[in-house]
Amino acid sequence: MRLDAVSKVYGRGGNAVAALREVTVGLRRGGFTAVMGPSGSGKSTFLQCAAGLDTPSSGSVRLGGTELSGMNETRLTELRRERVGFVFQAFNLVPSLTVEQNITLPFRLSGTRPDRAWLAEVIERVGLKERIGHRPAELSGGQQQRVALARALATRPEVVFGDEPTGALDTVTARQVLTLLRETVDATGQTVVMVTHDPLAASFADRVLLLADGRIVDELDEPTADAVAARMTRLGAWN
Ligand SMILES: Nc1ncnc2c1ncn2[C@@H]1O[C@H](COP(=O)(O)OP(=O)(O)OP(=O)(O)O)[C@@H](O)[C@H]1O
Repeated sequence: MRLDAVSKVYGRGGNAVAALREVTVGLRRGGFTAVMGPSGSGKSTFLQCAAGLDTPSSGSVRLGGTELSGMNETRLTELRRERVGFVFQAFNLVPSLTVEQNITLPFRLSGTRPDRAWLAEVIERVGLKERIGHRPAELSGGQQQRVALARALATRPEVVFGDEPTGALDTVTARQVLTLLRETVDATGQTVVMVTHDPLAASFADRVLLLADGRIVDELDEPTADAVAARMTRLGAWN
């Protein structure tokens, strides 16, 4: 996917905040990109605009051959349902539904039929086969996030977006979820874009984009946690 000169301004007049300033970047299909930067640098705004959850003030966002800017809300909803998946820090599972019902919820909402073979593969991959009848409250945080990941993958989206998907997990559990994201990219060629504060999480990506004050100010390929931490320190991210 591709963003061209994407700007986002919140508010008006004296209260206007420029959250993104002419961001141009290509996100390779089948790539795993981490987005980092100081608090308030525009990471969430970047993700929301790229995913069609929010509309840029100007500029163009393209997914495959589809231009998102100018789409009406109905078409954006369709696109979000069919072509992108989301994983959030706070899992966002429905407590009253079982694991299986949570994973198949996107199909119930859109009135479409799941590809059963793919669904079985996804459930197998996230290691939840034995937990399929359980409810979220009966699962650990890491297991809940794996349900959320399975739900995001169930529709076979082109891109999976993660907003701090490991933010609420301990190191060991976070590593399991990150490994799953890595495997998703490697095994299925799906694209993953993830916002994170954690250099170790970012080291699972192929590329790290560093945002500061609404601009991409740096980029790292094949990042190691140490290299990412050094760049973040240089940005003053942790002052
Ligand atoms: N709905 C909004 N209305 C007004 N300003 C907003 C809104 N959302 C974000 N902003 C502002 O836009 C800028 C970028 O915010 P954003 O949430 O994208 O940053 P971030 O890098 O994700 O931050 P954090 O790491 O703290 O979550 C900030 O200055 C923020 O205060």
